[in-house]
Amino acid sequence: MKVTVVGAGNVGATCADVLATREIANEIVLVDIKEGVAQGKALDIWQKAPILGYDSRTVGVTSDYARTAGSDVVVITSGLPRKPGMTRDDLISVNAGIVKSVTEQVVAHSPNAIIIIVSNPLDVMTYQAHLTAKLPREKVFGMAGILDTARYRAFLAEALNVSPKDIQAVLMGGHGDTMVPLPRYTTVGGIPVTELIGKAELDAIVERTKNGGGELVKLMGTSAWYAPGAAAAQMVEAIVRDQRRVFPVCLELQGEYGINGVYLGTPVILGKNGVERVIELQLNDDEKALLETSRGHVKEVMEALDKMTAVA
Ligand SMILES: NC(=O)c1ccc[n+]([C@@H]2O[C@H](COP(=O)([O-])OP(=O)(O)OC[C@H]3O[C@@H](n4cnc5c(N)ncnc54)[C@H](O)[C@@H]3O)[C@@H](O)[C@H]2O)c1
Ligand SMILES: O=C(O)C[C@H](O)C(=O)O
Repeated sequence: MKVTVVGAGNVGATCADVLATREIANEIVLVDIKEGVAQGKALDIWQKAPILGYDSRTVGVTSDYARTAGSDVVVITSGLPRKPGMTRDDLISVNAGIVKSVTEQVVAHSPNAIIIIVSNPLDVMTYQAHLTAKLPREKVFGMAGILDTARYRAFLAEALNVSPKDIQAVLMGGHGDTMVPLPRYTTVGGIPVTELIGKAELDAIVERTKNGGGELVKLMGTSAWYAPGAAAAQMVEAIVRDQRRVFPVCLELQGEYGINGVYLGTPVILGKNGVERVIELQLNDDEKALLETSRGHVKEVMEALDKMTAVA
């Protein structure tokens, strides 16, 4: 299996490192527009192989897409991260152009690849890539839900003093303040979380999760990379190993939840064909209202992108 990761910055390099260390792909190509960055990081990851004992081969190139030809999966992380005081949506004008040009190159060289978008603002960059790639939604989708769910699970594990492995959860909606955590679907070793934690504490964890990206931006001056890189690698693993994992991913809703043509997170089954099935949850009225707010916000940013594209 061959996997390309575009953008060898914090998230892209971490993703490539997890893919190599866990031998998720035989060949990993890192691409970055900055001369030397992808080559250097790929070489460093390869030189770690004898120490940790893996044989996945990592190579780096500067926008030489011929080297990516025939990739089975491509992860797009290229683009600016936000700085303190910015929202993800502030990145739209610069990152839309980057995601568009990268997607064109990716599809030209790997027409059968499954494409995973990571660049922000995630839901609208997934829209941009899907428009550009002209592939079915099952093959072009975005990573955010695994990250947001991981944050929620980590906060809950800390509060309950249990292993994060035993917390199962799902989140929906856009990747931002309007994301829709679903405590009703959260369990701890099979036990509904509401039996183990009070409402006020759970509400505070939900709130912290919604602002989880911003919390890290404030601490570090740039956005997170360890969990995001690992989350993207976990999606790649589900595809290349045909694991049929159930994960929340961002894709174009086509009638699910009564929503059409808006890019939002929902649980899906991920396997060798990409999205094997979209799972439509039966939401209650409160959850539907939260999803509607999220839909409205993402739709607004999609329209902003449409306007920018029309002017350009
Ligand atoms: N979806 C998520 O949950 C999630 C999580 C974390 C970060 N992100 C987003 O991922 C993106 C990358 O974050 P980061 O922290 O790795 O940033 P970074 O600045 O460390 O890395 C981005 C890399 O992209 C490269 N790049 C820019 N234009 C390119 C092009 N045309 N072709 C190839 N490479 C190009 C840059 O040279 C840089 O090395 C940001 O937009 C960030 O907001 C999303
Ligand atoms: O917060 C960001 O800007 C990056 C990413 O979307 C995250 O949630 O960590």
